[in-house]
Amino acid sequence: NITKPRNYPPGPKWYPFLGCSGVVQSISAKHGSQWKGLSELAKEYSTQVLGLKLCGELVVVVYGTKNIRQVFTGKEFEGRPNSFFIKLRCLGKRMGITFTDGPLWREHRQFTVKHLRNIGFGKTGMERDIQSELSNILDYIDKNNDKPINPKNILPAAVMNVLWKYVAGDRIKEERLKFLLDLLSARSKAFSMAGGWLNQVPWCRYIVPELSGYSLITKMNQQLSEIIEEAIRKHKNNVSGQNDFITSFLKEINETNSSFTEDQLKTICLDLLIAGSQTTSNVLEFAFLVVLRNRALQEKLFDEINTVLGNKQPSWNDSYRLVYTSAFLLEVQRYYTIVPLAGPRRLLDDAVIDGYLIPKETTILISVGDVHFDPEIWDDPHEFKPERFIDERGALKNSEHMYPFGLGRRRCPGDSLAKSFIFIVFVGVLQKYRIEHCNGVLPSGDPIIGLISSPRPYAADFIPRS
Ligand code: HEM
Repeated sequence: NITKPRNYPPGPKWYPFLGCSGVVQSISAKHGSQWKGLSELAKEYSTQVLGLKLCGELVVVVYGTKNIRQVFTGKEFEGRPNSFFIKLRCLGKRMGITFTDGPLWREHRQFTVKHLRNIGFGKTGMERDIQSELSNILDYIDKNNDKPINPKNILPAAVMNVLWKYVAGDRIKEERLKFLLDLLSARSKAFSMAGGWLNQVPWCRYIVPELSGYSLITKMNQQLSEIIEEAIRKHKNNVSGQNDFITSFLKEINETNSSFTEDQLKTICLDLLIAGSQTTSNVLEFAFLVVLRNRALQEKLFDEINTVLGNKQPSWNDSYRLVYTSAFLLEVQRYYTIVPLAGPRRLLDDAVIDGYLIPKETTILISVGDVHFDPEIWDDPHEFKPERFIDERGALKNSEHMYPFGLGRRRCPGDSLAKSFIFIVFVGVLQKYRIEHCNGVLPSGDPIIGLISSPRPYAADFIPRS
């Protein structure tokens, strides 16, 4: 059907079968990412609500503070799509937290958040775990700083260690950890390449299973599952940690609550590992990249850290005293928005956005990235300026227009871990090392934007401060 629904938001013309997928694909390729491509289309149609049809699926992208707040907080926007792509993401079934909705999502999100908190998530215990990872990172740098270090070799593993501790209690073995990280990274690459195609033309997996990335993704899903299954098995045989999420969940299964199953447990564990690891480490990689590219900025941060903390190990409480450093980290999260297109959401009822009618079941994407660069909100949005987060009295000023973790009932449940981790590790490394570019080559500051935003791979020299 190529006729648009009545009063549907503006957007490109639709063609049989493809809708406007062709236009979206070519403009995304031209601008380097789907987020940028869609934002150019919205400009072309002078609209804050962009109406699309991608193959069979109605897709609407919302822009501007008013519209994104409406979608983030409205109950009718709380659904998640149920497409082929998403089923693949959930190991073939619709489970877990990230890609479910309705009563199952509500019950399990609540359970997860509550039990993570009970075992110390967001509390001082978590801070100690992060500080212990910081010590490991500093040890690694100390042993390896005779040559350039790629932050990718340290940061994702450190985040994963903390996440794994919450999920499974014990420390994950070195080779296991490396395998898990390689798998996650290869998997997200396969998704960026194949995800769009597989979703729009799911039957293509029968014709070109290798090319479409389908067989690669299913194989990796299998391997990921096995790692978690092994941890669950150990818990059942009582040879693993007792104060962790798997233990709480297994207890719930035994108390015969029907929606608590082992498959659901496995998927929630994957949700936490997938949603938490690359996002958090990418923010840190960007933060180190910015100071590597700007020596004066790095010295200013070091001066503050050195004056306020001296040699004391950082903790989250210090963020209130390290005003410039905290402002800097907020600016990193604005300037390099890790999730520039939040969602996807599935509309649970007909809705009106900015005067346009959006039919039930439409997929909605939320352009956080554009709000973070809106010239009506930010002075010189394309300049990197930590000062924008400091008020006239020199206090930290958090903007109501920052949405790095979303908003509303689907807001990121991992934000407290992410924020503490980013702060403690960034401050702890800068306190001890000067970060310099190596061989006279300044790495690029341009991000690669797939499903999430990442820096181009770089290595740096870490020179001890004392
Ligand atoms: C800097 C790091 C992070 C960023 C930028 C980030 C960003 C986000 C955003 C924007 C959403 C909302 C999506 C929406 O509105 O539809 C989200 C959801 C989610 N995040 Fe995070 N996140 C980060 C770290 C973490 C961590 C450390 C964890 C795990 C402990 C985590 C677990 C999740 C989960 C499970 C959801 C899905 C929630 C739901 O659908 O109800 N995230 N994240």
